[in-house]
Amino acid sequence: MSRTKSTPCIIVIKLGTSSIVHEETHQPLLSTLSSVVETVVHLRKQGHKVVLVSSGAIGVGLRRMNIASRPKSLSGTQALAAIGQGRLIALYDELFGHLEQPIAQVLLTRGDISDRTRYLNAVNTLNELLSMGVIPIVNENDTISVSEIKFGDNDTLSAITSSMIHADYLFLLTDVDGLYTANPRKDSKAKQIEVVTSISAIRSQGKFSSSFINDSPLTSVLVSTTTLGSSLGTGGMETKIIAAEIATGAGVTTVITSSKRPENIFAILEYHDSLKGTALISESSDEETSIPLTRPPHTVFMPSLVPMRDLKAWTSHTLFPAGSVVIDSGAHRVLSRRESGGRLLAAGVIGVMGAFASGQAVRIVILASHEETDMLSAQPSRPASPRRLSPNAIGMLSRSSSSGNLETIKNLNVEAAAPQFSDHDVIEVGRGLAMYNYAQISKVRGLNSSHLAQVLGYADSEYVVENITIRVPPRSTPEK
Ligand SMILES: N[C@@H](CCC(=O)OP(=O)(O)O)C(=O)O
Repeated sequence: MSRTKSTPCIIVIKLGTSSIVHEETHQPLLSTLSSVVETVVHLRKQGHKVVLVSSGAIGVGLRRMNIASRPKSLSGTQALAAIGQGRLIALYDELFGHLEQPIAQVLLTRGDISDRTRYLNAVNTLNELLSMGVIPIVNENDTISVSEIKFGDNDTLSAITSSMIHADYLFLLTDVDGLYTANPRKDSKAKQIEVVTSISAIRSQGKFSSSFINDSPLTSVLVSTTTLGSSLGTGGMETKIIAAEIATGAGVTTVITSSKRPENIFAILEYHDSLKGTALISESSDEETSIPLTRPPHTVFMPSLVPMRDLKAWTSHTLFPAGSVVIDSGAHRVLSRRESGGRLLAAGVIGVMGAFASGQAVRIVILASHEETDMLSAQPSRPASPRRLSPNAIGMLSRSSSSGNLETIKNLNVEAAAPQFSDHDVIEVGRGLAMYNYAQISKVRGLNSSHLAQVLGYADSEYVVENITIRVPPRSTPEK
């Protein structure tokens, strides 16, 4: 096992179901788990702080009850997760115990951390565990998770966890060693994508277009998202890319690599340290070594140079949006500039959708003609493409972190939307925190902020929505 030393940092490692239990027998994959445990303990010894996000509760529960496949019912799945989670954590405790490494179980739902105080409590607990030298093992609290409060998949949970603790790295360990141009199991010409510098992706029929640098010029390629996903887990390559989008947006370098060789994490850290020009110290000697090294197989997603502030990241990825605020194209342009501070004036509001209270998260949406929607979808620099949703799917959007969701306006209750927009699409372009409730914002839409106090009887803020993150910029505005 290569164990050269890299700069101490905070690392989140996510292990999916397919790396924890056998897909058919559901027996625990002990050799993989042991290697992961050994790797984590050695990382700790090198001075890194490590959080493990582990799936597997349902898989272990299936094995315990001798049930062949994941039940269809929610309560059946929740019961199996309750059975499996205890055994899973007991197994980790046993394996880590042999190396005298204390662990802690942290079970979260989106509902838990959508309250700011509880979110900060979870952050404090994780940080306290890390400073005590403990390995927190995080999973979704499946037993009480229903769709409204679910992360949905542990890729997303691991990205949110890494954003919560301001991790340096998120490692998504899985059954392939990176992102490929095609399914490497089916296509011998499939090439690994080494570096993703911007997740400006167009999802269509299982393909993902991404701008990336593979040593040289910026190129655009089609990337296969169909290489992953087991019958037990809920994730796949798409959820990994969504997770990478969340984590890199929060400043976390995100890596996809194989769970069969977790020890590659040492070489990957060392490799990226060397690119940053950090001196490396070999474990066996005190001599400084120069540039490595062969590149271990992995795909790295480079972090945003301007990471989202904690409050913005929390608003954008953790909260369940209670409704939507429809803005005009001028406001969309202004909000896409960093100088806007992510604050929306009433003058830029066309209308509201759904009922929300002040302090709740809202979607920021624009209205676009079908033609404009198509152009926006084809925009190469935008972070995610609009997706058409079923009429009632709008309430489910927070399960996915991807913005750019799309709906035909006639299917929605768009209060205050003018009739000329009746054949327009509604596109989610960002999220923010409402400063007033839906009725108040509807009343002051289009007004100058100096009128707020007069119309509402008070004006706590001159802005109607704050902490806005725009993830789909207008077509002609270059990304900043
Ligand atoms: N929380 C669930 C796993 C959900 C999940 O995302 O699984 P996976 O796609 O294998 O990472 C469990 O422990 O079984």
